[in-house]
This record gives sequence, C-alpha cells and structure tokens, in this order.
Amino acid sequence: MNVKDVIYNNFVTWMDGDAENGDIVISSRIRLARNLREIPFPHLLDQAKGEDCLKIIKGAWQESPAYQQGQMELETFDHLSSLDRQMLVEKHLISPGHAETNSSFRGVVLNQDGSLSTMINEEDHLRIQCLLPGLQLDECYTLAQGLDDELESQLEYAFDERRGYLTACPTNVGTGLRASVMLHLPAMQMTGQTNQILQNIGQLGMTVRGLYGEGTEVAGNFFQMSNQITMGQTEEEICTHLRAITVQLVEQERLLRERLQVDLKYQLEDKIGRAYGILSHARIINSNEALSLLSDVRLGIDMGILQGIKPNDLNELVVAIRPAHLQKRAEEEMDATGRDIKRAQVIQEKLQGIQ
Ligand SMILES: Nc1ncnc2c1ncn2[C@@H]1O[C@H](COP(=O)(O)OP(=O)(O)OP(=O)(O)O)[C@@H](O)[C@H]1O
Repeated sequence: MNVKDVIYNNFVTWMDGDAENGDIVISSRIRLARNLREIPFPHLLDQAKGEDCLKIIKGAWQESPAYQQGQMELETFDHLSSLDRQMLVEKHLISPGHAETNSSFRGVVLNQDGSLSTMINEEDHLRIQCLLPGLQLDECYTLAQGLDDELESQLEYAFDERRGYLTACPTNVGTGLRASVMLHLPAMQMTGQTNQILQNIGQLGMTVRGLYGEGTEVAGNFFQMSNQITMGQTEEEICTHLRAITVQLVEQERLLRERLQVDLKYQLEDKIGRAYGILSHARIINSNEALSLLSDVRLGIDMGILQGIKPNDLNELVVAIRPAHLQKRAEEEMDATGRDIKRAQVIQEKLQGIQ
C-alpha cells in the first residue's frame, strides 16, 4: 500500500453510513498520545534531534507486524505536498496544525482504509488514532491499543508510575487518551436546543469542538464531542462515559426529529426540499452554505423524506467539496471563486442520483 492511495481515494472507512447509529454518529475516534523517554517533546526538537527521534520511531515501525505485513505505511511530510497534507486534514486523518509544515521529521503512518493511523511529531512524538464509522468507541480503543502495544514493545515510552503517560500538554497526562464522536445534530439545532444541551455536556466532563477539532468552527450541524480529562479514570471508563452520553444525545435528537415531523411537517419538508433545490441548481456555492444545505439533505435522507442517495455518498461529498479535494480533482490551483464554481459542479454530479 501507499499513503498517497489513501489520500487520493474518495472513500475512507469512517464514511460508511451503515454503521451502528451512523445516521447521527458519523464517526468515533480514539487517540493515544505517547512520547519517547529522554527525547524532548516535538515543539523543542531542532532538525538534528528531530531526525534522531524519527529514526527511533521508524526503527520500531519496521519491527511491527502491521508494517512487515504491508498493512501500514509511514510517510514524512517532506514527501507530501501541502495539498496532500491538506487532503489528509479534510479526511480527518491528521490535525490542521500537523499539516502546516513540510518537516522531514514529522509525518504520518496510515493503514489502507484510513481506520488506523499515527501522527508522528505532532504535539507528541506519537499520536496513535483509530477512526471508525458510527458509534464504535470500544472497537476503536481495541485497535488503537493493539497498535500501541506493538510500538511499546519496541520503544521506551515516557511513563511515570504515579502520573501515567507523560505528554507535551498537561491536559493529556495519564491515559493520554482522547475519545470522541462526530455527531450530526440538525434537529437539536433547528429547535434551538443546542446551546443548553452543550452546556450540560460540559458539566459532565465533555468538551465540544468544531468539524476539524480544537480551535475550529462547528459547521453543517456537525459537533465533535470528547472527554476533557485524561487522568483519574481508566481508558474503559472514559469510553463508557462518552458512549453513555452519546446514546442519550442520539435519543434526544431522534425524539426531536420525530416531533419536527409531526408538529412542523410542511416547514421541515420545505426546508429540505429547498436545500435540495439549491444544491441541485446552484452554479456557485461556498463551503459553509454547501455544508449547511447538505446537512438539511442528510436529514431528509435519514428521515425518509428524500430518497435515492446513500449516507455514504453524502459523507463522501462533505469531504469532496473541501478546498484541497476540489483542487486535486480539478488538477489546478484555484482561487475562492474557482472553488465555489467547482464545488457546485461536484455536488450536482453526486445529487443526480436523487429522485
Ligand atoms: N470523532 C471524530 N470523527 C472524525 N474526525 C475526528 C473525530 N475526532 C477528532 N477528529 C479529527 O481529529 C483531528 C484532531 O482533533 P482534535 O484537535 O479535537 O483532537 P486531538 O488532537 O486528539 O486533541 P488535542 O489537540 O486536544 O490533544 C481533527 O482533524 C478532527 O477533525
């Protein structure tokens, strides 16, 4: 396999809309932050120390079964263009901050379907992550932990008996685990309940972030919810707690959808129909408008108001309309207007399947 195949494939595993609760929980993610003992954290690495750090990590990788069986590939960022790195961000496989440099000692390890990956020298030396469709936190944890065990058998991690895994940011010390779910909550948003509910979630030890993680905006009614605290709870407890809150939110969103269908049937169908109409006929459309209208169409599909397009296709489309994916498709650099025109074309091609 090749890292670039994953970057250029339209589909990665988390886009599978048929997973458990996949109509509301788009994806689940587990990431484990790990660092090497006696090596400065990534933000303190100069070129020489960075190269040394990468060499140790590469050596460990080459011993791992996943690498030896050709299931995972490591690529450093000096071998990936800025567009390639941005496409990885748009597919949720690396963070926006990680994509910023073309450093030869920063990089990514990926498996073929994008479910398992590791960011190298992002905020920590290793950020092992598993990303699966729907509500699959336990499955994500099992896969990420398996990879962690393989690496730990080759590497000496920075670990303190009392504190747990040591990390660049104190908020990750302990388990180094962030568990998260990407939720699509249009009914909650339409009924004006999001702020109150998100405030309550904060009191339960969860944090809500935007579409691309820390410091990014919520768009298209997609909310990323994750644990705030990484210490004082086991990995299993963190996952169980997040899962329980997610199930409650899913139930609430479903109830609100049902209520909308009864109380505001015509308004709802009108909103969804108009969204589909604009998306099918617009010649130029910006990213935020497209995401917001695609959210309405997605709601229409999930509620059986619109037929003929699969949730998979919509998950794929949400990524395909992002700037780097559009430019890759067009095989040229485009300004904002050029991208808005291309975005409208890409959406129309995909929506032709809808009756
Ligand atoms: N459940 C999820 N589904 C899809 N993508 C996700 C999910 N959770 C996180 N991501 C993606 O992972 C990347 C990193 O997200 P985020 O910044 O929230 O987490 P982190 O790097 O693990 O946390 P931190 O920076 O606080 O240590 C982002 O690109 C984000 O889109």
